[in-house]
Amino acid sequence: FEVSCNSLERIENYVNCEQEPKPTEAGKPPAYWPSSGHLVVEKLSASYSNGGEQVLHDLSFEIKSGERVGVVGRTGSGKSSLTLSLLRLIPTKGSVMYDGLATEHVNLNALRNHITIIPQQPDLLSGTLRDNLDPFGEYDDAVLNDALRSSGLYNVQAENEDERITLDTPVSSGGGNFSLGQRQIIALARAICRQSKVLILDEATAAIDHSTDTMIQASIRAELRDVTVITVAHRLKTIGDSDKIMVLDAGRLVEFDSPSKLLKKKDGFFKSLVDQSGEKEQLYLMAGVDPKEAEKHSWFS
Ligand SMILES: Nc1ncnc2c1ncn2[C@@H]1O[C@H](COP(=O)(O)OP(=O)(O)OP(=O)(O)O)[C@@H](O)[C@H]1O
Repeated sequence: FEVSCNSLERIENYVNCEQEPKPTEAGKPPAYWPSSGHLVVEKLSASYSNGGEQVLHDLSFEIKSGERVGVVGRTGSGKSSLTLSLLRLIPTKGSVMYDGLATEHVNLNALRNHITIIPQQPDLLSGTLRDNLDPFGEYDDAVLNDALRSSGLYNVQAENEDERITLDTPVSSGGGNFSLGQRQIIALARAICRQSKVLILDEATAAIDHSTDTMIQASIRAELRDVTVITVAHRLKTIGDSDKIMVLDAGRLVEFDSPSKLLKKKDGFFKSLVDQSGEKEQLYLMAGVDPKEAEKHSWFS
């Protein structure tokens, strides 16, 4: 009885859950939107409930079409909250514009169909891999197979012929028969099918091994060349060669520039994260900054 009461309590929470506004026809953007992936954010603040404590404070920045931006910052600095805000998944103030169109005027379903987010723990539906890549049956097998190949998923289990992944591979509820890294790769394949011009990737934390991480980044570089990619990174190496790095601290944007410029900034936040990381030489090289030169100019701390 007690267990059932818990269930009732949960159902009651859902029944009383505050609803998002119903998507309207008026807010439907053109099918090709956003065609360039240009993003402008002005004075963006966010909280997890209306009137709740603000977790992002007045963020303003611009990301040009096709740029690869890495978002870094300490635990709790607001990186995941930023990804949610970019899709209006939590209450926000200020404006987020993709190709000049503000998300507050866009039909929420359309917004989330056109901008792709790969969360830390992507959800999968029970069914087959095909159902997961293409739940509405919009693409033919050639496109889906190409996406699987490009995402690197075929390579994941290539060593084991018996368990070779195909479009008919069963997926259990929540994707429990795939590792977290593989689930992110499947979500990436979905993004490749959809050809979104903006991809937001919240890198899975320690649960994802380095080779899977490298594979995801390599697929993004090869397959999504003219796509704007925003990657929340827990490992600096993931985003060391991005076009720009955004550093968040306590919900505020404290740095936003190319990694090479940030690494030359005395007392910079990004520089201090890199210098403390134990991979600093490699990260300097990735950013195109010669560690020896940096040392000579006493950039190294
Ligand atoms: N579901 C939630 N409800 C209320 N507050 C939340 C929720 N999720 C996160 N927060 C708060 O928002 C702030 C920013 O958290 P967020 O998860 O965005 O940080 P993060 O930089 O992504 O951290 P991490 O590196 O640990 O993933 C923190 O103060 C956190 O406690």
